[in-house]
Amino acid sequence: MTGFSTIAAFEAALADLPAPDQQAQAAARDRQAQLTKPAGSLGRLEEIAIFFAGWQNRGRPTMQKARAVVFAGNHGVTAQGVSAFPASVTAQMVGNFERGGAAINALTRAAGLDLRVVPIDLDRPTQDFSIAPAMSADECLTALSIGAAQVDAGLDMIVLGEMGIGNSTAAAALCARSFGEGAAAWTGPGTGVDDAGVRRKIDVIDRALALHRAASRSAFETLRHVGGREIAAMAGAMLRARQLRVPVLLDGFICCAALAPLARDNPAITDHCLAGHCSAEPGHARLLDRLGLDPLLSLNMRLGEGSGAAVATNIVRSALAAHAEMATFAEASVSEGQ
Ligand SMILES: O=C(O)c1ccc[n+]([C@@H]2O[C@H](COP(=O)([O-])O)[C@@H](O)[C@H]2O)c1
Ligand SMILES: Cc1cc2nc[nH]c2cc1C
Repeated sequence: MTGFSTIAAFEAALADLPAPDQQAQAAARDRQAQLTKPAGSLGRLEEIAIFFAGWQNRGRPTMQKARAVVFAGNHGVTAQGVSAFPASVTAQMVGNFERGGAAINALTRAAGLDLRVVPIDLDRPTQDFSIAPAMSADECLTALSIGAAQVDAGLDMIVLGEMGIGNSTAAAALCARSFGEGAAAWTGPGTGVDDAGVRRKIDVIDRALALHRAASRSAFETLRHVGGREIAAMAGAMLRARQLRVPVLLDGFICCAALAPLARDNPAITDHCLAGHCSAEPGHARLLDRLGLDPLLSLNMRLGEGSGAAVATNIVRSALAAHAEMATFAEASVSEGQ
């Protein structure tokens, strides 16, 4: 059973998260100390190699089977005028992904990632969450399970991305519901709405938070009330990846917002996740801080699709290449320091 067929199964999985292999981490740390460089001189690259060793259960982690999955969903909240683009762009961009013409196609090719595109019920948008819960419990469980099914045991890493016009409003609502601070702290221009558009988004989210005030703040109920199908699918993939000990490379604001409700219930959920980048969407830096994640890159990107994580994959590849291929002091007959 790969999916989450009941709320209880989802909650049990979130409550029981496996830890990284400490022996493999120790072996990788030991190897780093023997490689021909001053201790610590590869900085964050050293930590990345040790992180992957722990989750892959091997002292020399690999990056041969790496997958990117882009989930797409449509949002009823677009009826409130929250995006600079029409909702029809979600399906049009899925067509572009399938033909290979989007940024994520180029960036996954450049990063050596297999790309999968998973549109979820695009002709059935979620409910407008400012007037009703976005999804029924069954719809939310289905989306979680669609995400979980994209993760296979033995993957070296998975990159998660999304496409969904209107989903920066859902992401901000997920963050506000999970971490508080009010809608304004999490709301930004998304695809590029102006200041009046941002104020409209904040108002929509405030109304939604008030409407759903009495609902449980559990990860499941927050995803169901103010999330979306592609967002729940990313959350399901993150949790399934953890069960299978597959490391996750996170993308931008919306991708990380899928993690927010899970982290509220169990903060350890972030342990197998690396933040690929910090997006230009203003809430992302705040969210990464709340999640305790330090982004690998900050390139002023705000595209989504998994694009920032795809670029960061090249950093991960560099870290693992140095770790696996460098000579030790003994092998190279280089004198060690004190
Ligand atoms: O990844 C990000 O940080 C990011 C920031 C802003 C916008 N996006 C993308 O833009 C879409 C959401 O923006 P919007 O304005 O329609 O809510 C969705 O398809 C996301 O992939 C993504
Ligand atoms: C063109 C376009 C491409 C995207 N990719 C992710 N979100 C997007 C939003 C738009 C509008």
